[in-house]
Amino acid sequence: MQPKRHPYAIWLTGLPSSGKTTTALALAGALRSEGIPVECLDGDELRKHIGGGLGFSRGDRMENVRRAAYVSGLLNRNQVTTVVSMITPYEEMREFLRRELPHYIEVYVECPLEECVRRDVKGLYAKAQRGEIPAFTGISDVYEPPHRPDVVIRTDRSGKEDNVRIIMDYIALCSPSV
Ligand SMILES: Nc1ncnc2c1ncn2[C@@H]1O[C@H](COP(=O)(O)OS(=O)(=O)O)[C@@H](OP(=O)(O)O)[C@H]1O
Ligand SMILES: Nc1ncnc2c1ncn2[C@@H]1O[C@H](COP(=O)(O)OP(=O)(O)O)[C@@H](O)[C@H]1O
Repeated sequence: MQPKRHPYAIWLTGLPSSGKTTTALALAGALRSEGIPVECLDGDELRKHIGGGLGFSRGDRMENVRRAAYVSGLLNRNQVTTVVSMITPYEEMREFLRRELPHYIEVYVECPLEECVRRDVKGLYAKAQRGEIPAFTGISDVYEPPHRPDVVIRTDRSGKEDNVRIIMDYIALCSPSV
């Protein structure tokens, strides 16, 4: 019999272009291949569908994360593990998540700002540096590094598959065997 696992909320936090989405998709694939029901909740997608009226002020980001936590909680309650990829830039948000979500796993997707700027997947760092996007995380808005992440991955130093393995190993450690 397979060991019983909790439905986790695996929350990937990090700078834009740090590798949250890339890692989340690979992680979800690895979880599915072990027969674990999983949904990905990505910041961009959530903003498109349930982010009505929200921008990038501190209050709006807090509300954005609160909405994502609500959706994650509904899924978790129904035995679906969630892999959430959102910048989640403030420690206050992450403290909220730890209180709110029973099986919250915080993954710090760490990558030096210079490397994120070099990657600039959506061209937004360049725009922010030209002053065309106000309050852009890493340039004109703060990213507070997590105080007590459960897992840290370095996407400039290790590849996607190795990082997925690190996270999977942590989940296996947390999972009670029955
Ligand atoms: N001002 C500003 N600051 C930061 N990010 C910005 C901004 N404007 C647009 N974007 C793009 O929005 C994407 C989703 O952000 P999130 O919802 O994850 O942000 S937050 O958690 O609410 O802070 C985020 O996606 P990722 O690059 O995948 O992190 C950004 O590309
Ligand atoms: N080890 C790695 N893990 C994740 N992404 C990586 C890695 N090495 C290079 N990359 C690249 O970095 C970029 C990260 O983009 P993305 O996953 O969209 O970041 P975010 O969701 O944090 O904005 C992608 O182009 C990806 O191919």
